Amino acid sequence: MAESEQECLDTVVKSGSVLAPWLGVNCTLLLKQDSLACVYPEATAAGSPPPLPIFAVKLEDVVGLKILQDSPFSSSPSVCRAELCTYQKVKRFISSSYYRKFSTEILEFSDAKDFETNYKTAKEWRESIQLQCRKNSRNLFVFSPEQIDRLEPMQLLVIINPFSGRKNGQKLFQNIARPMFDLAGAVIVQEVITERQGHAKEFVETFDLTSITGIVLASGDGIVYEVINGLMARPDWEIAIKTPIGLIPTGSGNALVSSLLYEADEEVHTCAIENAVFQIINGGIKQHDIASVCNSSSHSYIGVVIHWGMTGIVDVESEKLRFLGGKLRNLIGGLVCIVMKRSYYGQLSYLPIEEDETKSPLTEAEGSIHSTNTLKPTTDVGVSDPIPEHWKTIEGNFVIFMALTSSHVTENDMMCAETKTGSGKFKILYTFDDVTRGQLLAKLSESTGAVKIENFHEIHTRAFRLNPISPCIITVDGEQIDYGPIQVQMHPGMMRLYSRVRCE
Ligand SMILES: Nc1ncnc2c1ncn2[C@@H]1O[C@H](COP(=O)(O)OP(=O)(O)OP(=O)(O)O)[C@@H](O)[C@H]1O
Repeated sequence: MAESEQECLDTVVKSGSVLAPWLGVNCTLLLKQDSLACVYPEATAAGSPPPLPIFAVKLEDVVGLKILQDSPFSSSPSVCRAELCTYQKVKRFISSSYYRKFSTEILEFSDAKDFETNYKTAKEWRESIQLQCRKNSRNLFVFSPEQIDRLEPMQLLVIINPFSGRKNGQKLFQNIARPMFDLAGAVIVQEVITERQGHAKEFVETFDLTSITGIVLASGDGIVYEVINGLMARPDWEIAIKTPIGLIPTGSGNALVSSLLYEADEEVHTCAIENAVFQIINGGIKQHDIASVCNSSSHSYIGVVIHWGMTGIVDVESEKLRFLGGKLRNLIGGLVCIVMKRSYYGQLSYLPIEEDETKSPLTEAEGSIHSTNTLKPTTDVGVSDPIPEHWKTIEGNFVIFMALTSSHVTENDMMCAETKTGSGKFKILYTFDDVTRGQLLAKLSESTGAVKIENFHEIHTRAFRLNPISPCIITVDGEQIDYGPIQVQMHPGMMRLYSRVRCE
């Protein structure tokens, strides 16, 4: 880091006196641009060497300052006690990996003789810390080109699917997520509990989006699909679809949020809910793609994955095993399908990516919020149009077909480690019937998403037609659609997601 940059980060934004009760000494609380430290007061005197902190935390790891109004354990009734809550990375003992751990530092504000003034000082500190965290998230984590003003506290619409996953989404949100949002100063403007399929879509179609800065979904991928389609169904879809969306994994698959956590180098399997909330309250905003899916009777938008063949069946049939939870449900469904190993005849025609890069109009920044294009995006080629000459076609007996927009298909299945959200293209992963059960099993049990397994083929594309000739289930973002040919096209960077992916 350049010296001037370091100096800038070292700039003190605010300082004040606090009592560190465990030491029983008055010390100085120093809020710097990227950290918060508590130091002995003599260490901050002019000419003294750099202060050795009693504690120091990076602001990127801070959740917030919790003020304990009753101060039951503080040394005097006038003292206002507060807890600085952090969620810091800790290295695992044996492996080289990290996990996050909550911890607190107790501080007492005691300069004034009355509790009210000390309470006011603590509140001012809480706001200064929150503001500096929000400023920092712009610099540390990705932001879309047209970023919203993150200096305002978050105003969130929260949609909870009580039916998702093990049907405990409401409890998980209230017990884990809500206290973190409160600590970070995020305001929950409205909380909606979905009552039926389609409710989330209908709700966001008419909700006043000007009253919020983002939408949080405590659900699986099905509600992500509903919300994307609800936003795109609005007359103001062009602005509506730019509303940042935060994802909390309370579903069974949780593919999109697992991909986001993985990209941000956060744990996917342990404390996924805490990590996902932390992405929202102390992260940035990144672009993600949506894609049009057209068949003979409908047009919808997706943001996660399309399945046909074996994985489509697992998606739908394992619904009956919902009581087992996501991991077991998908594992049993997958194993049954591997034993049966059915194949389905069909054709896949796609726009080769090298053609696309030179000719395609899709490279236009369709994601721009200031775009003057008021026509809703759809596929350039209709589902019953002839296949364009420069497209390629393959056909055969498919066992697996999946079109991915991100690395994971469920939280336990990372299909392609290098497939990133917002890449502007699909990764199509498929196998024909020459794939062996051993190879299918190897893919199912491979958790890094990086091992290349024979007979698994990959295509990168932004537009394709799937013509499934033998009948088999097709799912889009986990929802089954009418069987028949589908025409699919990517719309790069149209939606936005809260994320802690670091700035390059
Ligand atoms: N109150 C409700 N009762 C029944 N179904 C509901 C209710 N609210 C929403 N749904 C439907 O539940 C379905 C599944 O939702 P969701 O995707 O959130 O969970 P999941 O299937 O457990 O997770 P994933 O899609 O990640 O596997 C969606 O089709 C949604 O429309």
